[in-house]
Amino acid sequence: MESIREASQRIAKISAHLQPPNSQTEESCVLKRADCRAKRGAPGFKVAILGAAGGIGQPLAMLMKMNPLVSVLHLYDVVNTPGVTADIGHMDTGAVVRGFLGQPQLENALTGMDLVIIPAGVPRKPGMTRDDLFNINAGIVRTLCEGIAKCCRNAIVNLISNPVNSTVPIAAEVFKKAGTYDPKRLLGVTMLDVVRANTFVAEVLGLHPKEVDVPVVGGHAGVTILPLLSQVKPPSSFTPEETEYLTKRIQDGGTEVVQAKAGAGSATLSMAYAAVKFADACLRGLRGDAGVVECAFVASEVTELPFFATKVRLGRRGAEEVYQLGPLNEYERVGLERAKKELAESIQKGVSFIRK
Ligand SMILES: NC(=O)C1=CN([C@@H]2O[C@H](COP(=O)(O)OP(=O)(O)OC[C@H]3O[C@@H](n4cnc5c(N)ncnc54)[C@H](O)[C@@H]3O)[C@@H](O)[C@H]2O)C=CC1
Ligand SMILES: O=C([O-])CC(=O)C(=O)O
Repeated sequence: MESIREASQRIAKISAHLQPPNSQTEESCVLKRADCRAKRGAPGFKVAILGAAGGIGQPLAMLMKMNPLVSVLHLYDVVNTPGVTADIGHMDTGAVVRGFLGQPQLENALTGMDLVIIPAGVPRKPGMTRDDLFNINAGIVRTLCEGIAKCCRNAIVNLISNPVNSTVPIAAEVFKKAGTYDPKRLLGVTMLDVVRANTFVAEVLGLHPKEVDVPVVGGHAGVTILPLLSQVKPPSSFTPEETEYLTKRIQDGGTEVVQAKAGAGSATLSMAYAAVKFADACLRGLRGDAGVVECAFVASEVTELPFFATKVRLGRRGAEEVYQLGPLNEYERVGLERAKKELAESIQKGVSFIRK
């Protein structure tokens, strides 16, 4: 029988040859991952996060690693993915995690993906609008979407990078240019507005946020964020003061966090939570679950604008049905006109960035 000493020498020998399981180190392993007796081909979806080492990317990667619908998780960024990948890769949940660093590895990160989540780009500092991020983030989103068009044209894309009201039209134009555009598969993530609206409305009504459903339509910046308090579930009435307070607080939720962080970025943890809630809904839709409905900023015919956020039904092909606004009260009708004016400019700015 093997003595304890012999056993520990044997284990030390194996450990010395085992490297962290990421794509940068596998070549140098003596015991390659291919030689391990790991279970292969687990059912589930392949998900890539672009911008995975950032403030949103890291907690988002952690939460996606915990999602049982995910079998493979690719983490791409221009910095720090080896560390994030090694760290998250040790979690004893099902998804296999692989890291990809820098532009030369973008194509490998994207090949074969079912869902691509994009939180890459710079965040706001106090005093900035989301539109102030356009100059840097527009180019980042363009490059990443060119990669998607080339390597995983059928993937569902969840776009988080701001300004969402312009980055979604940018992505659409990139895909059109590449001949791969499917409007159903491109979704701007406005879930954080819904998460905030549910929280703040629940506070006012004295309910648990899980019991509350607030549709938030329009876009994802200031007055373009339009909560429809007249359609809150459970049916509720609000005084004019409550309506004004809730609408403003939901519209300014992002700025509230930017100011509280005082130069250290914008919402990351609540955004990662919201992104996972939305990604999970997309994956349930892909799986064929019935009745998966969430708000998102998508190609739309609900208004005269080419993109608009409303409730959408998520299915195997993405946003399979885009729901109408439903009846609005006078306060919401005025808000809608203001939202559409700003949205039209932001959409046009995104379109012109690619067409110019
Ligand atoms: N849609 C929404 O509701 C929200 C959107 N955001 C937006 O999400 C974006 C990211 O925010 P944070 O994670 O806080 O920023 P961050 O600066 O902490 O992280 C961004 C990450 O993107 C990476 N990155 C930069 N260029 C890249 C490229 N070409 N390819 C891949 N990765 C690249 C950076 O290296 C960094 O790790 C910002 O634009 C922010 O405004 C933030 C909160 C809510
Ligand atoms: O406010 C920002 O810059 C980030 C964001 O989009 C949000 O928190 O809603």
